[in-house]
Amino acid sequence: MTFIDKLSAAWKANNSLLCVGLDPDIAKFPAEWKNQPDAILAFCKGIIDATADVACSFKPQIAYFAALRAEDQLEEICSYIRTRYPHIPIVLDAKRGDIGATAEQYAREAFERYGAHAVTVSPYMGFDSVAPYLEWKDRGAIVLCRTSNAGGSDLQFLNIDGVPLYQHVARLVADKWNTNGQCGLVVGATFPEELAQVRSIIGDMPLLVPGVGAQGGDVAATVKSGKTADGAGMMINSSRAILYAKPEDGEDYAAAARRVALETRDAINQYR
Ligand SMILES: O=C(O)c1cc(=O)[nH]c(=O)n1[C@@H]1O[C@H](COP(=O)(O)O)[C@@H](O)[C@H]1O
Repeated sequence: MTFIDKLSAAWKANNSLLCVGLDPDIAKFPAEWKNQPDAILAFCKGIIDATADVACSFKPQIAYFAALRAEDQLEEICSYIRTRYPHIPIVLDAKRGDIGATAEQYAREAFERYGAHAVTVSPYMGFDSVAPYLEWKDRGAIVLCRTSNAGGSDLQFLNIDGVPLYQHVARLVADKWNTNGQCGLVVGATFPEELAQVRSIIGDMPLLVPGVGAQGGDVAATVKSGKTADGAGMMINSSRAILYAKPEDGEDYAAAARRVALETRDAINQYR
């Protein structure tokens, strides 16, 4: 099954466009986890079990693991998702962007070592730097387009021939790079107008849309701007707002995460 097929099935099975971001920051873990070996693994498993029926994808951010030499725990987490929740795609957020020969190794790392179904990549070294990911025909390459951060404007809004750079990226990926239907784009929920522009350029290509929750993106505007005609087409990511949700009424961290994930999924569904 290809990444896109798996994602389409997960949108339907869980009636969800919510991508649960796995950005495990030990400093924010509940106190009892702090000195526990493999705390990252245990914490993430708790989140995964609590949200797997309300998510359309999981997005581990590799830096949170690599910084603590916890790549082995990331491997186990990916394996855990593939085994327990085989219908939920894993998007490895690595934002890779090196040249071809090096990109081949990054592709192996994402797809072989971690068994991810898709990986985030930067377009700025051009097609030959993205092509190695596309060699993995059943996997996805999600290309940065209009990122959620304010500084994304420094380059992505540069005007080239009357069109902002991010729109050139959207057109290039849709018209030239996506020959096997395995690409997606990243557009931040913090920029709904740009999200609508991108959707009008790319047809039904899937979008990874981070920026709701902790970054304050507007759910209604995001869904209305980015959805496809059938009310899908997006993985709307929230990480910190779910992972570190404040427990209420005796909840543990996983129950709190589930409550916020459900609320977010349902808020998104109101506007599909
Ligand atoms: O590619 C990404 O996932 C990404 C792109 C982008 O434009 N903005 C963005 O925030 N992200 C990632 O999405 C997650 C957002 O986390 P929260 O702000 O905690 O919801 C982080 O893992 C970011 O690295």
